[in-house]
Amino acid sequence: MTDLLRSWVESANAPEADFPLNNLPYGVFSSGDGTMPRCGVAIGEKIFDLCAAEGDDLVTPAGHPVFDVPYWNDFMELGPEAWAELRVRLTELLAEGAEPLPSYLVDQAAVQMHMPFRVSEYTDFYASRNHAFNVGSMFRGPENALPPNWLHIPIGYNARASSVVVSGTPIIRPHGQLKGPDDAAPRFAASQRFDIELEMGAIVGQPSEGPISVEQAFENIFGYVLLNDWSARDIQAWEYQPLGPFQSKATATTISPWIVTAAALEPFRASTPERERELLPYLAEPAPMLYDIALEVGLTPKGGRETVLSQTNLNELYYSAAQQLAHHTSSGCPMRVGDLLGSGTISGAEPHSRGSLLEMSWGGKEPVTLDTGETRCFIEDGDTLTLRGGAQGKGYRVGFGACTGQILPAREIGG
Ligand SMILES: O=C(O)/C=C/C(=O)CC(=O)CC(=O)O
Ligand SMILES: [Ca+2]
Ligand SMILES: [Mg+2]
Repeated sequence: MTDLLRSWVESANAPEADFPLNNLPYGVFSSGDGTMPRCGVAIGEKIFDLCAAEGDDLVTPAGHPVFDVPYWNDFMELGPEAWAELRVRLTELLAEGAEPLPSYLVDQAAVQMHMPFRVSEYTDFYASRNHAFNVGSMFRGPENALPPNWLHIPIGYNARASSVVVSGTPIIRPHGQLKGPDDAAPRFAASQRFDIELEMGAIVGQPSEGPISVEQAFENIFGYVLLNDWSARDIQAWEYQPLGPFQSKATATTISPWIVTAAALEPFRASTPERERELLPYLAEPAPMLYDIALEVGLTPKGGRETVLSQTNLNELYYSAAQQLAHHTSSGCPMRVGDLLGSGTISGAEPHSRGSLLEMSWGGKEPVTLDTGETRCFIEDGDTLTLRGGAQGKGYRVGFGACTGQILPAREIGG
């Protein structure tokens, strides 16, 4: 494992910093001085303004500008060679010993972050065995918990690209059709069982036509973001058979603002667990393609302080994003630059490592106690939910920043 790479940006050298020189995650920001949202790279507590740097020919990944736009799609289009070259160039420019370039730095605390890429499509998977078993037990009983296909197929559903929002966007509690098991008829009302899902989002950086191998899929993934797939459990339980989740997961999905590249995560590669059933050859992994990334969920009641509800690790997943992407293309489904793949909720085996409140409170039967003494089964209005994650290196960490959202009361529905 590599050591901390030191930078002339002092805040990047702190051992607890999310964004040391080893990381170099990509985002889109605006600085509120009338300038347009543009591309930047996080370094310590600063952002290196890539649009300005490109304007002065300090970085020139293409023959035309690609950083003066509010998304990373144009840069992703350039392909893996350009991705690697930019990383080398930025490492050189920002390293300790290089000539400091303070005029290109902006304080992260002073900017607004935007969606880092245009989401062309969004698919959500179901790759954590503990989560699938827990949810299946509650929805269908423990004997039918894990669907018969689960150990053979990375199951997913086509979700809504239009619903993906950046961290910090307020989330309005949804309305929907609700029908409890003992209700005679459904009613239309605000969800009473609104929930989070702790997930990792993988961003496809190269297009494909027709089936691709797991190895090729791994190469096509540009980077990763934390992803919270907000889920209305009462809507979900009534609507999901036989076609799967629909309105229960269409309100919003929040992603963290910084794309942590696959290159930055390279030292932290980890294997998927032992297979209980041998996978068909098209899904076999030629090398470790998961990552060792610690993850946590915090809940802050309005005006209160945060309680960490859960801690787990990405390496809990049964299928990697590369396996999911290869499977996604198996029918011939074309993939585009900016395709977003949600990993599925990540839950460990222990109660304190579960990735949703549905599991933490076991369907609302076992309330979770916050540090303030209040309890929660599901999210209440005014609560802020925050996901965090990072890979631990020797004296540094490759962090994701925060993925956060506050829940606002449901809209008034007239009539
Ligand atoms: O019907 C079920 O067993 C549950 C389905 C989901 O909750 C879909 C989903 O979003 C999966 C995930 O995030 O792991
Ligand atoms: Ca999900
Ligand atoms: Mg969603």
